[in-house]
Amino acid sequence: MRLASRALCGAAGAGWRESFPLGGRDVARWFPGHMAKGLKKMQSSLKLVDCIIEVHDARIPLSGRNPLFQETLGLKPHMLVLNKMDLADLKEQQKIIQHLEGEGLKNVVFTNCVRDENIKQIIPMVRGLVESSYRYHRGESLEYCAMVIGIPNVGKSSLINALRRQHLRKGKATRVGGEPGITRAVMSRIQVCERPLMFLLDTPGVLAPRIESVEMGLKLALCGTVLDHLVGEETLADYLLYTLNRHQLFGYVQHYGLAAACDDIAGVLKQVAVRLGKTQKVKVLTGTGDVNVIQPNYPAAARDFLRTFRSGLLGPVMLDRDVLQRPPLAHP
Ligand SMILES: Nc1nc2c(ncn2[C@@H]2O[C@H](COP(=O)(O)OP(=O)(O)OP(=O)(O)O)[C@@H](O)[C@H]2O)c(=O)[nH]1
Repeated sequence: MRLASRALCGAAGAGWRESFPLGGRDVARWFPGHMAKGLKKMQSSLKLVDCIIEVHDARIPLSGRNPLFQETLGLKPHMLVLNKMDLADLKEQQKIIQHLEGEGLKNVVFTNCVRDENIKQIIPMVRGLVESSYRYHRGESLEYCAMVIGIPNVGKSSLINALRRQHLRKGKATRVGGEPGITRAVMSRIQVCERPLMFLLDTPGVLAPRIESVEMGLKLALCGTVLDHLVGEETLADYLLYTLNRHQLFGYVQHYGLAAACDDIAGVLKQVAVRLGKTQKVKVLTGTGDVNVIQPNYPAAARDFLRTFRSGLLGPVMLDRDVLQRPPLAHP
């Protein structure tokens, strides 16, 4: 995708786009529907667990969760872990909690699984939920088992590893990766605590079969829940730029040493490519013969822009700011 150049460069604050052009994008193509198998396996393991720990990305606390989780696994006590809190702008944390309460979600914890923040809140909460669950009959069993579910790449495996670090002083039991789809099958039980004796089941990330809007698809993609090339790195970079400018997050200007904030992705990627030395020689056929022209490598610049954002270097962001501005739903 090459975007038409617009004359907005340098006009910081003077004309950020009011909306992102969504027309003509087929969101269904970005999210391959091969995840039903994972959900079936999870359903069949449900009888082994006392509680569901749903992990989601704190940058999109109100959107992008898979509604099928509630339908198929909703019988067990449930807690929501909003992970990657280090990457999320949580100035309106209370409002987020109110919105979630409006949806009937009362047990919410914000975590950072890289720095083990708030990890110690999880096990007591699981224990409390299980013990107060009227459906639960513990009998002679003294152990707890919870299933960790969520859409891809939100940090399910990282949470299990963080719990083991905190409670068992043990290292990795489950593989972690920067790309979605690292955990392929429902795995065996992994011990995370001795007292109380608690096991967790890691599961593969499962996205909703239908993503309700293109904008939600773009937010999910920005959080890395789908492989970037399926959406297009430059489209994603443009949505990122649109978001950063609308939220007045101009860290990218300083990070890349740009002349000014700018709402034109082609202009930004060109400067980023030149800064990073990501340029390529292209042969152009002219009337007098071949001429070598130096061109910015737009896809490489887009990849760097996305990577930098995801590592937190451009500052924390709240991608659900628009949803937060609406009044919370009243839960029946
Ligand atoms: N900044 C930040 N990164 C995190 C955090 N938790 C996990 N990550 C990173 O997010 C990426 C995905 O983590 P995983 O634990 O593999 O996620 P998953 O949900 O198990 O992924 P799938 O197996 O694809 O479903 C990795 O690069 C982790 O290092 C966090 O709290 N903060």
